[in-house]
Amino acid sequence: MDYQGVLEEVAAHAKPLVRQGKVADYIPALERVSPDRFGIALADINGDVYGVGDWEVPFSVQSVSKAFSLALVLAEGDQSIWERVGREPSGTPFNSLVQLEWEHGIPRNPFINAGALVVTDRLQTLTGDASTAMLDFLREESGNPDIGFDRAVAGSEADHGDRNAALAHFMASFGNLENPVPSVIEHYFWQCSIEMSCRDLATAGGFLARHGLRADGSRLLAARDAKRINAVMLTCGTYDAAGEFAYRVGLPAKSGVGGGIVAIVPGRCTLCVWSPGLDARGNSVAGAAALDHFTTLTGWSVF
Ligand SMILES: NC(=O)CC[C@H](N)C(=O)O
Repeated sequence: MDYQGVLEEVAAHAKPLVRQGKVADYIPALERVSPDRFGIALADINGDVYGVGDWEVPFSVQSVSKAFSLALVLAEGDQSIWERVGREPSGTPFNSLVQLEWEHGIPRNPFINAGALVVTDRLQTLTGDASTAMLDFLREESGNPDIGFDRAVAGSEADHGDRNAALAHFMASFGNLENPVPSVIEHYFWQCSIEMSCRDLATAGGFLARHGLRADGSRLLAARDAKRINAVMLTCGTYDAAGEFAYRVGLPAKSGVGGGIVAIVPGRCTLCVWSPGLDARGNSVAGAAALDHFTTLTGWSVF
């Protein structure tokens, strides 16, 4: 497969759509980013990486981090997380509160904000410093020691974090947090603020295409856990658009309001696309179009 040629064709198809989306502004520091950015990277299972456009420019990973924090908790050998978070699509926006009350403080899945807060809480218990553990993990898996936090974004999230704080307090009232709310939301904001490029994210997500193995053949996750993460990405990774995304693209994927989407072709490669303009559900417009075109051109989907 001529990966570079495919990526160039995908970029030519999707880049004209960048202005159709709207850059997230509910976290004011995210609004600084130009809507014209577009990058896409592909890391094959041998670790070779290909890319087009702004594929080496760091951006705010936001909720793409949720796939990695779940992986890190499962890599610690912790299955108890599944008693505290479900694995059903929510059908509601990523920061919605409505289901939590009648579902007794158990979030529908780990990829909406409520679920990710529970995962962060567990990671905090397991490591004593959830955000540093995540940063170290992402540096290691991407092979890029220069990855860091964006202090301005983390601060901006905290300044406008009432909704996440409300989710965390509400879950705490049901006894579904182990650590104090201020500490859980602080680590969650720092994790979301991590800056990575498409190259970094495609490389770091390689273990999900390799059934849990790192590029050097060592095992990060049980194959069963890699399968489970991919399954939850497919059904819940793009929030209340997961059905539409599976219909169009047919790959496990995790999006973030920074405009990044990581998608997995199990047994073949990991993709990351970035374009900051979002649709109404918080997914990158040009990013989803790029992945749609990629699976059309290659015929590679999980179906
Ligand atoms: N969907 C997202 O990327 C949301 C992440 C963002 N940090 C928030 O908590 O609102």
